[in-house]
Amino acid sequence: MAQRVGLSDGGSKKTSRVRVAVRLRPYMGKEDEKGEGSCVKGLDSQNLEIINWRNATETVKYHFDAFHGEQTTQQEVFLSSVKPVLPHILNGQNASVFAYGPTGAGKTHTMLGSSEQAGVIPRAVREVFDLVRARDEEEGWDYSIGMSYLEIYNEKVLDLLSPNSHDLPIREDKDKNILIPGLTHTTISSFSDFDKHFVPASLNRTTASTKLNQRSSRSHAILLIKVVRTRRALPNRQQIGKLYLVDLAGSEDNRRTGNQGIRLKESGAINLSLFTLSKVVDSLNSGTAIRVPYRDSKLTRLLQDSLGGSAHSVMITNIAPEYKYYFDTFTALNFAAKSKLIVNKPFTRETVAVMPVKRSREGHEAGGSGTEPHKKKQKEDKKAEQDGSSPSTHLHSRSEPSVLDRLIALEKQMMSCKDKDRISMLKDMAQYRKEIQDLKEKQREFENKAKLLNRLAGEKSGTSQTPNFKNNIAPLERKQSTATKAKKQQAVVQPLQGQFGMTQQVVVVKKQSVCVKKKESKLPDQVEPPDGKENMMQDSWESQIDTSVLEHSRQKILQILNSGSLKELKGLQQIGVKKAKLILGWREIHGDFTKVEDLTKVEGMTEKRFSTFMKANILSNMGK
Ligand SMILES: Nc1ncnc2c1ncn2[C@@H]1O[C@H](COP(=O)(O)OP(=O)(O)OP(=O)(O)O)[C@@H](O)[C@H]1O
Repeated sequence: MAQRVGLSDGGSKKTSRVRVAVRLRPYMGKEDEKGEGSCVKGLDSQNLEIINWRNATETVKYHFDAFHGEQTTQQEVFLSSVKPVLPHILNGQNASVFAYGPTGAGKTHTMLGSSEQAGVIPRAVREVFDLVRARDEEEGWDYSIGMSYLEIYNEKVLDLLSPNSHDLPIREDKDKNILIPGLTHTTISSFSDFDKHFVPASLNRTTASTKLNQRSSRSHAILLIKVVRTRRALPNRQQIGKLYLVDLAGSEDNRRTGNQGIRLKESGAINLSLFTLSKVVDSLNSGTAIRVPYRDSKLTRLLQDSLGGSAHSVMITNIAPEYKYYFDTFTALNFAAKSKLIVNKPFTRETVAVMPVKRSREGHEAGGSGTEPHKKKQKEDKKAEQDGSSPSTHLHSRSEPSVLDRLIALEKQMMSCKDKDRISMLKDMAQYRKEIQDLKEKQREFENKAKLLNRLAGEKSGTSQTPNFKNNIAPLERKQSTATKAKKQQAVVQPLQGQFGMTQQVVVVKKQSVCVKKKESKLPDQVEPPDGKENMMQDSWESQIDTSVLEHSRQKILQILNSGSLKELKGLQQIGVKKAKLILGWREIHGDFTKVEDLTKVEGMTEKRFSTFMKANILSNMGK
């Protein structure tokens, strides 16, 4: 029976982490319609810088294991980033090389290349054959090399060597080896033998044209090269080393790809799995996660034994220099910077064959689908899905922010966190969550008080729906105006989109409902604006609202400014996607806003805009 053993030979107890290389694609004029030039610059063989999106006079610098600039050749990328991990697979260990990055940034070029510029895949396979040939005959081991090739398309595992196959299951044996029952596994005897199978299979990969890339990969392509070495002397000890060569589909922003229909659906699946990959990396990096969410996507499930586990992993992050890729590049770099922290613990997989080993030229991945343990596993998977413990049920929840939003949120965390600060960051987060919880409690208290006051006021005046304004007079009634000028200023204030967790029915409040009309205001506590300026108007309308309600609203806005995701920020009145991103950027650099007025420090947020923003949001909040 197969058994998992610790490092016995061919390895040491030291841990190995994911090596992260970044490769910058050459600048392409046709990708830069506005002629803006490049926004990324290599500094040396490990460092690069990118223009800061918030302030173009600043740059953000990144340090990686390797940086491959625009002039780097395919051979140089292979020698520096890939070749060093390959010997491990001859010793029964796993290795993986995967290309990550935005659509059109050069992943396929890096992994596959062209006939003139062969990429990592052909070079690595050739090298594996060379390594096996170079092994000393006297060593006493026989080697056999086999290949499988699959793609994950729309969360389906499809066999590229047998294109008519259907979605294949992913299983894990008791030794934590990932298996795909039914996947074609072909023994290959030479590089040309490999080529014979690989080239036609590559044509089966799903690609399509998007706005960003004429021939965009719509799936994650995973080539598995398996090296089995068998001891000649009885009892025929056997070690299996696996090499995964992965060309990931591009991370993409559908607003730019112009994806619709089927492309949009594909894109959803791509982004979901890349997002899960990011979560897995995040979880591994934190070092405290009880459960790494490998099962949340097929991609991470498959890469399970090459990420954070036993494998020697290399991630090549491909980026493009043109401005139109800026945010994708920024996100990819932050993801890559995070991945550098993963620590893998290599071990040698070894099996002892009870019977002399038979080797076939063509076969299937071990672990057929009908065996008892697999049935049991299937049941467990099903149960997890039913009782909601399956992560996939969470991922499809409609209340989840979009993938892009969450990536940006993750970025933000990583940007503000150095390795050594990770634990304290986690503590801060726990504390932070508690504070949010306390605020929510307070909010509920306020709501109850407000309801009570309104009910009392209603009992006195005969109405019951009056909001909690000073003097208990509904502004809707006292501020109604027919003046032309006032009408011009009228704006529909949309209620916040669930930002404050209110459960009451949402109502639309018209600005004029509570807007103070200069001349008509007769209330004693109302400050009349001397010249009608916006900021003076602000004082005036604010003065009509109960200070506790006002303060409560301001706190809520502050809370969203400090902890809201992109989507939540966009839910604020007067905040579009651009402004929301600027707020996120400000937070990344300066930390929390100490008071709502700090918002004026964000680019483009003038005093006047801030005033309008506050009014709209406070009124909207009250309208709920
Ligand atoms: N280092 C490079 N040198 C020269 N050309 C490159 C380089 N990297 C990428 N290219 C070219 O850029 C274009 C896009 O590259 P590629 O198709 O590899 O991107 P991709 O990241 O795989 O995109 P997708 O995710 O959409 O599949 C191709 O025409 C490719 O030949």
